Amino acid sequence: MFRSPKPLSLCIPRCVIRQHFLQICEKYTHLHKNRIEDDHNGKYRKKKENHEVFLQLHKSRGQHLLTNQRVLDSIVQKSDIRSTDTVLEIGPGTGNLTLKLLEVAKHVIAVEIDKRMIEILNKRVAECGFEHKITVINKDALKAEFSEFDLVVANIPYNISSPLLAKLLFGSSTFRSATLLLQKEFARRLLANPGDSDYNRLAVNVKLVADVQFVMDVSKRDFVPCPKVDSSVVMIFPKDDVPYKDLDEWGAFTKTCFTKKNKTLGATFKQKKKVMELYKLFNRRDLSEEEKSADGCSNDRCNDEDGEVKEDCSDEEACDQLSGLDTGVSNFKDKIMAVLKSGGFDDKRPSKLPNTELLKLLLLFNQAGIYFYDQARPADDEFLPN
Ligand SMILES: C[S@@+](CC[C@H](N)C(=O)[O-])C[C@H]1O[C@@H](n2cnc3c(N)ncnc32)[C@H](O)[C@@H]1O
Repeated sequence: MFRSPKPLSLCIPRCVIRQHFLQICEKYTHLHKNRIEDDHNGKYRKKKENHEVFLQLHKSRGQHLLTNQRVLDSIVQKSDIRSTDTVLEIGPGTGNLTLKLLEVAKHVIAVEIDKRMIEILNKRVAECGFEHKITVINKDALKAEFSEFDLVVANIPYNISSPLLAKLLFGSSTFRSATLLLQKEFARRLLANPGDSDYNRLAVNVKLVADVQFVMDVSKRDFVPCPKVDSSVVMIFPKDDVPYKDLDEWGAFTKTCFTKKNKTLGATFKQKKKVMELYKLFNRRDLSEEEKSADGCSNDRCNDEDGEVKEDCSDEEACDQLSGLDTGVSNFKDKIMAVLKSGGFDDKRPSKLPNTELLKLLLLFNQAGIYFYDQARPADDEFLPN
């Protein structure tokens, strides 16, 4: 018998829940011996003759299973899978999408963190006779090494969207495209263009290395259990030719620009703290003394006897005083402003600038010996913000 708990019954008709679990069970158990119940708190209970097995879906692991067959078919169809392709699927869960991928792909690599899911997945795959076409890896996808693959197709756990995207796009893998089911709001931010209210550093950083296309929206009612948010499918196509290769430098630059994305760049780069930060980096960089003095930016005040920049220079109050006294700092600030003016960027706002313009500005800075990435610090682990 079905007892639908309140939260579920609000969004999924009982028959959908029943249908989904019947689908799973049809594939790997003797349905006539089983009864399936859903319980409170997202617990799904499969009663066998003399014992019970619980499958509790963990929200913390993003365990929302996609059950709408039409949506699953569309995802597979839009992914443009060739019969020679190896497909990487992150988070196969109980295999709803996996089985469809196995029908069309040459091979599927499925990376799943939850052993219980893998148990069900393996049974369903075996039942369909696809064992020879799948490699199942029981690991955290963020830590697993991926062997070669042609495409990614996945309904991923939403809580790892950013780091997973970063791993796929900025790691060593090469692939044709990634078709991903994402939280709708995250997908919108990924797709945002200059001038859109949700245009942001995530979109800017991803668009440096890939093109992103909207595929379709998916209702929360198409999942079991029903999540709080709607979803969207996007396709991401890595670019063959990335226009700026130093990703750490690009990431540090866009972080500076988008901290206050609606401020003019002139205002952002006039901030004393920012000037001092860049000045320190400028001094640490491997510029010849002639180059520095030609710029009028040699710094006696901020450097100690060993030529190291004094730590207290990062303190805004100290920098206030310094900027009044130190011609090196003040010349450096003028140098920044001159770069901005030379490209007509001083009164522009990052929220309205496409990547081509941001890239132009970064190249102008670099040509002037101004860099953003501090090699002495660990790389920004939020290269793709949530
Ligand atoms: C949204 S569900 C998708 C399940 C299935 N693909 C579907 O569409 O029905 C996400 C799956 O990813 C798994 N998962 C969560 N975190 C993971 C991680 N870090 N690495 C690999 N799999 C993970 C969950 O256990 C769950 O099975």
